[in-house]
Amino acid sequence: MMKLRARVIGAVVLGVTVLVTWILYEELSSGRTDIRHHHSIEGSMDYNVLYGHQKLQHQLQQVDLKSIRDIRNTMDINSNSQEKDYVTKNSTVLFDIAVERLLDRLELLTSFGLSRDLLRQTSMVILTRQLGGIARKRSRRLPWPQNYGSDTSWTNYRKFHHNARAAALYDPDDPAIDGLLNDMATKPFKYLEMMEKGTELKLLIQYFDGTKAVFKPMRWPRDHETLPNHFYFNDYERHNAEIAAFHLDRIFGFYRVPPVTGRFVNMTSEIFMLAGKALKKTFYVSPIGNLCFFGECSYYCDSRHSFCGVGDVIEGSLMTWLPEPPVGDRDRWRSPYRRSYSKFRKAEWEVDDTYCEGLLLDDQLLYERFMPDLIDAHIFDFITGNMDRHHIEVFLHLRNDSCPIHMDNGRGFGKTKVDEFSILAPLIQCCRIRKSTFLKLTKLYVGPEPLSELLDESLRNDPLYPILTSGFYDAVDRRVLHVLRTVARCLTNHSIKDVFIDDPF
Ligand SMILES: Nc1ncnc2c1ncn2[C@@H]1O[C@H](COP(=O)(O)OP(=O)(O)OP(=O)(O)O)[C@@H](O)[C@H]1O
Ligand SMILES: [Mn+2]
Repeated sequence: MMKLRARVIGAVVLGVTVLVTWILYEELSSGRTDIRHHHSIEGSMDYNVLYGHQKLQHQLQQVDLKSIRDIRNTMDINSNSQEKDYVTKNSTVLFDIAVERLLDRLELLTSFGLSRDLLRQTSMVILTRQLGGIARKRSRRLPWPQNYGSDTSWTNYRKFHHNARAAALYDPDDPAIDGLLNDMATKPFKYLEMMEKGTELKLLIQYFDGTKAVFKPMRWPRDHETLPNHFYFNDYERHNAEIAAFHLDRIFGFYRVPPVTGRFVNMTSEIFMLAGKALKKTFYVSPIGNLCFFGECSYYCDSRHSFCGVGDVIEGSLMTWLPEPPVGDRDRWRSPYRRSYSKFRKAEWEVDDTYCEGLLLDDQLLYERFMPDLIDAHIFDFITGNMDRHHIEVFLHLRNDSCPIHMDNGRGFGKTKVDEFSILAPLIQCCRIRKSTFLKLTKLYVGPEPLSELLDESLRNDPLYPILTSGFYDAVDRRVLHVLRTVARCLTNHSIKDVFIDDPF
């Protein structure tokens, strides 16, 4: 009897939830609150409108957080998940009416080839091997000299370089990649030097077998969130963001982030002893007895920007070094969606909603995969929360076929509660998305495992696990849904043919 009553109450709650969601959705999709307007609105500096925009952000969050949660749990489909670990227990499966309608529509269109049932039954691993797999395997390698033949005695590092291809930095099933992660995490360092490039302290590490990696030491504890009044360009990098970004990229089947592992490093024996004179001089003991250093460079190297260990152990991320020039030469494109890097100036895309239309017409600027890659990059950055993608780097010798290489991910995972919609500007304004990317997002949406669970499973392999605080698990699932909602919104005034890019990747 009690059970029956609980069920009836459950059903009523579910009904009301769906109704409220639907009403809110109708509200939101009635042009007035179209998110596409918000860039020009912000540019006009009209505080009433600005306030309206904040309200919209707020409403969007409300819809996702309250009314659409957990439909599947309510329906008892996930009942065996209780036995699993903490993420599963805390994670919520999100559900959204606008997205459901879009998927209904696409499922009816047989030529699109979408089936939610099939997606559910296919694991993300299988799906990502299928989508774009042939194009990745067929794409070119770097122009290695003839005598640089592959050899089983090679180091994992050398294999990684040799096997890198235009359409993917590595093959997810290449055992050399896990080997390389393990090498970087465990083998002794031989040399190290300060890296000159960039605005954050980084060390270039060399191992005895010739492997090289970029070490970014930990600056913040995991639960330090970006300060709300800080501009994105004042934010510091996070070593754990570099690690999480590598795993996220691999789960998505992009393979555009060079392999990254975490490592506990002994500051005395593994950094100080190997450091040059100038770097050695910057080591000191803090008032609470921890060993610290601030590096040797012109403008950010002082004791206010120190890196301190716990005792003399510091955590950090190690990212595999890419092939050297001339074979590994890279081109650096200025991103058309780069930010202004000024408190006082807006970028063009922030004030002009038709910005993308101009871009798409400009065939001088673009080669075929440029826009789909840029939009993928921004979807990826939206999920991590990284606002700092100012350049797109590609291999010079693989130009026009080369995927972008996503090296600088340290400014992601700074805020658990804020979803930064401006990162999605290329998708919002261009209303285009690679079909494979859309299918992968849809897979994460229909489950059974949400992205948070796959991410947690993958991060468990890192020596520094836990890498992310639990707030980010909710955030990544919520952001997957936001991307799909944005696509659904695109479909209200663009055709299916225009929105989905059906390329081989
Ligand atoms: N793994 C790597 N292999 C080869 N080159 C690298 C690697 N990591 C970084 N670099 C080079 O160093 C540059 C700076 O690196 P990164 O962007 O991570 O540092 P940063 O201090 O955050 O820089 P910025 O302030 O410009 O964002 C990169 O653009 C790239 O050219
Ligand atoms: Mn950076």
